Amino acid sequence: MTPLLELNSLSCGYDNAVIVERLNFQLQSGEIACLLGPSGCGKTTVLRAIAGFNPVLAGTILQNGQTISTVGSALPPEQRSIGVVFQDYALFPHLSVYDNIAFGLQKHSGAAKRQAVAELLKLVELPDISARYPHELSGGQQQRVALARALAPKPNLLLMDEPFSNLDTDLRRQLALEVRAILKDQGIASIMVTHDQEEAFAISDKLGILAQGELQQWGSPSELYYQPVNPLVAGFVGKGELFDAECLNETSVRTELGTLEFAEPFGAQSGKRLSLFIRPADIRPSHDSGSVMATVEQKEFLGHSVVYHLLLPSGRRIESEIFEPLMFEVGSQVSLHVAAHRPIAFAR
Ligand SMILES: Nc1ncnc2c1ncn2[C@@H]1O[C@H](COP(=O)(O)OP(=O)(O)OP(=O)(O)O)[C@@H](O)[C@H]1O
Repeated sequence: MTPLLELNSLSCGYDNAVIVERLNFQLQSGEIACLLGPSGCGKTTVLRAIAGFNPVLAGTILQNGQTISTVGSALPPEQRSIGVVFQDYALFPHLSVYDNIAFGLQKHSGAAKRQAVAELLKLVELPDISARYPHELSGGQQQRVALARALAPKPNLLLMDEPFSNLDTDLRRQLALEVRAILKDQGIASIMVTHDQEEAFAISDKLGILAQGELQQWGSPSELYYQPVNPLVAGFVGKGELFDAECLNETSVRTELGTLEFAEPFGAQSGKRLSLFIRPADIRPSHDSGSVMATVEQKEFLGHSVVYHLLLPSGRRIESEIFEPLMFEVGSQVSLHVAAHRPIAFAR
């Protein structure tokens, strides 16, 4: 199937300053993707290149198999069937909600335009506010209007740059799920830029980790979580720490956490040195005998979980997060069990 969007060895940036290089990914029709990465890594720059606002410095962008950007030639943004929602909503302050949304419906006649705006307002669950102005709306309402305006011309692809970053945590989670439902309902593909890993996991079919000027990995959220290609990706999609490990056989290793046995083999020979990435949720304190003893230095009760700050015999401090009301006192000795079924191991 021809992808809706295809980036081939794309380099993009500003005035010949290359910000992102050798970018390759494909997006199928109706798929929702997120670009996640540290501040300044070039996420917005990539969106702007896809939208046609920035030139490409090498490589190509194809939409439905047609080249829309290559070095020295680019289809104008308005001919791309790509909608854009920016972080600051960018609503026109002097236009009502109705006129903001109708702005994207220049080709519609009066009655068709009124009907389309009404349908869009219903879609974003704001049926009664068409006469209001942007300053009379909450942040969440403004964001819904911005979404309705971007959806009005029925784009094939919607680009969203940190669309929920001005909203509080509960609202952004709720709106992210609503937006996902709307995009799926309308069959519109999307690429969203975010800093927020949980939001990216909640909304996306595909996730790309952009860092150090390159796309580190592109795949489903679970692929990135369970099979990260490098420690950078592993650290971006969830908390965790690297531990030096020496393979004792196919399934066991020696580490600062003691000798660990895993259910699945590492594919590495005895004596081989690896880095293991272990998440706090995979380290479980108990009173039974475990792989190593540790001292509880602090505990944080977070409601749904408890995070223990533990001191290992090696002097290293680590965290363990458990989701049951198991209580260990600060200052007590606990033994640790590492429970990762499938180890995340990197060659050293
Ligand atoms: N108009 C511009 N001209 C030159 N350099 C720019 C311009 N806009 C951004 N940059 C630079 O490009 C790099 C990437 O910026 P970009 O906004 O794409 O990052 P980002 O990953 O979206 O960051 P954030 O998460 O903080 O929004 C930064 O070093 C930035 O300073």
